[in-house]
Amino acid sequence: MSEPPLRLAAVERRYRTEAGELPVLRGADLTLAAGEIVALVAPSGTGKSTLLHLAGLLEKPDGGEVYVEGRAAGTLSDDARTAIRRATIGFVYQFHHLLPEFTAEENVALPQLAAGAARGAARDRARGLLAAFGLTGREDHRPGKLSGGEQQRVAIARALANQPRVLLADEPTGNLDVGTADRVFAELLDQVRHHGVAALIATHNPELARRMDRIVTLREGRVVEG
Ligand SMILES: Nc1ncnc2c1ncn2[C@@H]1O[C@H](COP(=O)(O)OP(=O)(O)OP(=O)(O)O)[C@@H](O)[C@H]1O
Repeated sequence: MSEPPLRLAAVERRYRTEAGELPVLRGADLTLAAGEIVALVAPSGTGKSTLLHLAGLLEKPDGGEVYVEGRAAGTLSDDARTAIRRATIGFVYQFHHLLPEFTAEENVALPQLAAGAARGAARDRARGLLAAFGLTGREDHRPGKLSGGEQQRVAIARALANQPRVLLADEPTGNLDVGTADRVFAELLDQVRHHGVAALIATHNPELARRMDRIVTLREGRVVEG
């Protein structure tokens, strides 16, 4: 059997604060199967962002291991981790973090160029993804000329640009009004399913969570079924 795209095994993370050590994750286990979409729903401050950062190889755990397609991230050099992150993982944040001086199309093309794609291929894929999010005709707009919902659609298209195996999203529609959030979220799920990407999506919205394959939560630093 092939390895799951993402597996967290007994992951620990503590922060050093003035009041002493704050243990946030205390042996968190989580496996994402290929194409599986998992909602992470937990109260504020329980470690959702921390878990996503560790899963995305943006931070290193204090204990345990993160496996990406079966490779133990802790055994890799920083360069190898970065290469795996770029090739395998897409991120969407609550705020779009698009580059303001680049157009929508360029924002989606840039990660592909950074990963070695040819210019024409990167442009074609960017245009295709933007079209899938209803943004045909907006390709040459800079983020400042797009609505909040459109900006977030571009950010999701960018996260899918390198054909990741895993999408990690932290409140991806948390900054949008309810109606827009609903539409953008539905498009996100459609595209994630269409591309067969496994996803871990943190949300405070139980209704959005119910549209995913499985719900997990964090309890005392561990992942439990929600
Ligand atoms: N760099 C850091 N240094 C110290 N403490 C931190 C750091 N990052 C996070 N924390 C603390 O760790 C805990 C978990 O934070 P985290 O951001 O992962 O929670 P969260 O569940 O994503 O919260 P929210 O839903 O409010 O975004 C919080 O108590 C937070 O204050």
